[in-house]
Amino acid sequence: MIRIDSVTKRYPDGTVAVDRLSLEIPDRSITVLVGPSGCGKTTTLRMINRMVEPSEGTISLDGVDIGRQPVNSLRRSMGYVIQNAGLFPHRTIVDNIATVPRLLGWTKQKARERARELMERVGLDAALARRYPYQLSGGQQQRVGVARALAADPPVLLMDEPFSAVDPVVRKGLQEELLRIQEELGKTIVFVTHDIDEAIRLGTMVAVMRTGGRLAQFAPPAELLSSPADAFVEDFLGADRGIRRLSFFPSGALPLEKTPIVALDASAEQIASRSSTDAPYLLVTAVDGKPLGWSEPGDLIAGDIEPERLLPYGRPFEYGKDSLRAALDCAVLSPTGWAVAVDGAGRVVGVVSQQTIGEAIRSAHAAGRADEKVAG
Ligand SMILES: Nc1ncnc2c1ncn2[C@@H]1O[C@H](COP(=O)(O)OP(=O)(O)OP(=O)(O)O)[C@@H](O)[C@H]1O
Repeated sequence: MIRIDSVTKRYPDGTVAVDRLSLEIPDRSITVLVGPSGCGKTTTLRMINRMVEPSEGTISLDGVDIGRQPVNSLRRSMGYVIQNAGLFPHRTIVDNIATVPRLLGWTKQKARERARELMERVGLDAALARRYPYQLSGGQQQRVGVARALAADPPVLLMDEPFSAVDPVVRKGLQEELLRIQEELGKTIVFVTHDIDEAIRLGTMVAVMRTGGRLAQFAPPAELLSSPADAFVEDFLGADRGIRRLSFFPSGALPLEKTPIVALDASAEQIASRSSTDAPYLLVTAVDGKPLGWSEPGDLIAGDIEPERLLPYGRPFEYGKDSLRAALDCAVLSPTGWAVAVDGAGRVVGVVSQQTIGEAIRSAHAAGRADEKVAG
């Protein structure tokens, strides 16, 4: 665990970049420092690996004051990733990644083997190993930066706006990759960003800082969204807090209806029996169970259902895996107001109305079960 205890950083010109900051950064999870430009995020991060020394206060790692540890061994226990990756332009990708193992005295062959292993782990094609950084896209370079930071297998990873310079699609991919790596390797990650959505997506804990280097709130993302500490945090979180918080509730507790579903090859009796439900529409599925579209019951004739005449079913949500936010989005976008739930293979497992989703949202909020992070 990294413990920041009443730390202040005053630069020689008198600027107070960080002001009496205290934080307990939990082990094996992602802690995000977020806040407006100049609020002291980078300074805080750099104090953790002693690129910047605090003016007052202490930082300890597993109970030991880092000020008393040799800088070299401290930095070796902490990978560091920055914006634009900061790769060595004249070294190949594999040698960039192998840098720290080589410094640690590994043979060239062993260091390169490790580098190739890491390329795979961060989702880089092995064919890129002999290229130079300028021959890679921005997103690929960031992956190399992450691989290089992981090379000596440090328990801590410090990341300073690592994904800020890439477009939103690539960024989402990098974020997913980081969550996967974190799950697999269980590193303690301290991540700096000015983007609150990124903070909410990645953070186990989020520290919102305000100008002047003070802590505004330190909480899990779902709690930030439900109970911002003050007007500054509320303003920084931006619009749609309620909707965004739904991302933290799983959809698996939604009661699904199975009756208003008919297969393309349904008999007249099956259509008739499905039509006597409350649902004003029936969902037609292909024979393999994948959704085709909605129809009013009276328009369906056994043996003569034309898929192209059905109403679009929109974007289904994966039951249990996607969140209540995804389910609500499906229902809102559906021409019938009903959302389609599918399994991992895309087969329909049920349908659910906007009204039922609304009830589930109310009871989830009441129970406050927002502790588990879910996709979508
Ligand atoms: N070496 C320095 N000397 C003097 N002031 C500095 C120095 N480095 C940073 N500062 C000031 O300290 C404050 C905090 O800077 P810091 O880089 O930590 O903020 P930040 O939150 O990371 O900002 P950004 O999101 O813009 O990168 C700013 O006012 C900055 O101008």
